[in-house]
Amino acid sequence: MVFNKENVDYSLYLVTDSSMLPDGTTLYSQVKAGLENGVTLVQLREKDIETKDFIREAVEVQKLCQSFNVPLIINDRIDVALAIGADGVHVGQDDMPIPMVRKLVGPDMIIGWSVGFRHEVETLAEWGPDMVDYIGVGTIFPTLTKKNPKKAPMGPQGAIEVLNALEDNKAHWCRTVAIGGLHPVNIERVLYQCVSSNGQRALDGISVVSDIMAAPDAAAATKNLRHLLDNPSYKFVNLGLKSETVSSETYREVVGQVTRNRPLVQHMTNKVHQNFGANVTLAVGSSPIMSEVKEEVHELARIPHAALLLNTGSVAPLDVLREAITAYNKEKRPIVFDPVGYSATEARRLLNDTLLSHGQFTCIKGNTSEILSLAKLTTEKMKGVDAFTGQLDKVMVAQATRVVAYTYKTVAVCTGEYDFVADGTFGGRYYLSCGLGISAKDIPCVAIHNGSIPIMGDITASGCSLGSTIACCVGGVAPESNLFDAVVTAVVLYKTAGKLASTRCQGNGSFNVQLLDALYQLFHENCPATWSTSLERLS
Ligand SMILES: Nc1ncnc2c1ncn2[C@@H]1O[C@H](COP(=O)(O)OP(=O)(O)OP(=O)(O)O)[C@@H](O)[C@H]1O
Ligand SMILES: Cc1ncsc1CCO
Ligand SMILES: [Mg+2]
Repeated sequence: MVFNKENVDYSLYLVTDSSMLPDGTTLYSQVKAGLENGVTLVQLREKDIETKDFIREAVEVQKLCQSFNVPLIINDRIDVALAIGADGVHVGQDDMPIPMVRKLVGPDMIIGWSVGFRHEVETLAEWGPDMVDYIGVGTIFPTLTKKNPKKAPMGPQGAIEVLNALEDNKAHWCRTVAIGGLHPVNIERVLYQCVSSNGQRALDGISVVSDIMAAPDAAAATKNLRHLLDNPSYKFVNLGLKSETVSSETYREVVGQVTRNRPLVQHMTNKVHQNFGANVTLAVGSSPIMSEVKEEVHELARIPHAALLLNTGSVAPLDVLREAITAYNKEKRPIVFDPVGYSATEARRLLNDTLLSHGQFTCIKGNTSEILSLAKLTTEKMKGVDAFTGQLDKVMVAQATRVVAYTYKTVAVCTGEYDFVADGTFGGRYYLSCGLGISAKDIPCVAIHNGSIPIMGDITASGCSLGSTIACCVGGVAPESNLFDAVVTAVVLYKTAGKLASTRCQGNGSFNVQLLDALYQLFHENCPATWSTSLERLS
């Protein structure tokens, strides 16, 4: 055995599949191209093959791996691994129990295990450091290589749960590779999002099958994957430089850019909100388009300064919503996500979770019920789309906002008498293995307040329209601007407009009209009448 198990590089783990080789290539030639261009670990996986042929192939691949100083792992066949003296074995949940595998292969061989759930991590932790060396965390996304998947795809949030379980159970020895449906379009996002909540652990690597095995040019494909791992900065949208203080200068700058650039804000939103949202968008100097048409999302996303408001209050078909997320992520244009009624019903939770795992969001905005349940700080069901009505602890709501920002690596907004805005974007940086170092409770968060304005909660879709306003601001600012500043500006101006409107209205009918007028005034005159809205930086 040439390898010290502690020093294995898990960053780019190639799992073979000889059923998908393009014409003119062989398993050997594809693995070789991978090794020449940055694959750090190889797993031989052959499902329908005679033992004699498997051994012959394994010996050939083993020689190849040895010449690159890369460990070879054998899938499932412990006998084959022992027979050829492979560097490790990988087993699934339905294969031989791990303690028996360890007994057979001895202390030095690498053992990998497929893991998808917290309880499996707990078992592994109980066994201690001498059993499992690494886990394949998955399946992350749907994949064609698993014909009959037993588990639903877990998404990045499921992988975060597994990382959290490793931290909670102090399984520090155990390395992790994400597996399942990982491709260049989503790898950066997965690496960026998948950090344990304490900030101490990120994925150690990713595992790919088809991107190399089925590639007509496996060398170029591997180089491309290697590039994503070696340049860990996810430019999902322009993140800009963080300004040290958000001030009325910042607000004026953002408003000036929005009204000059007049962003097109595509709304996929509920029927209740559509008309008011379009008027709010116009009031803040932007152009609304209400469209739920799959065929045009890509074209719209390519328009300079386009932004998407995705509000799940009443919904377009799932495939339309997913295509929209794909389009705006591809064009690196911002998406504001409003998970309306997130915990009202199981169906809503599932729909929102499905969408949240499908892409990267610039901002996630919700009311107190939505944010507390997204942060898993309450299990109480929402009453429809209403905000939480009980007594709320400011510290807890701020923490929930931070957890949501951190988990989804986004700017999170929680509305109410106090609006909280937390920045979990980390400038798009990500790290393999070691995490970000800081946890959710340490990320920047501000509280925005202008006294109690209960009438703001007494008109329908006022939260949804804050979503429109945020989308206008993140869409309208120049590429070098900071998104957190743009979101904070939207929230501050919206609160200011609410305050002005509340002093000018006679009831919730005229409040609607006054809110539009006040927004119009603030954005068009860009000389805010009253900056009584306060912004407090939380420690
Ligand atoms: N008591 C309050 N005092 C001050 N501002 C409030 C108050 N309640 C709500 N707001 C403001 O009203 C807007 C909507 O917040 P709310 O939490 O009611 O959203 P929501 O429940 O998502 O609304 P909807 O679902 O009707 O669109 C936010 O801008 C928020 O700051
Ligand atoms: C009332 C209502 N129902 C679904 S969405 C919506 C708008 C406020 O969220
Ligand atoms: Mg809402």
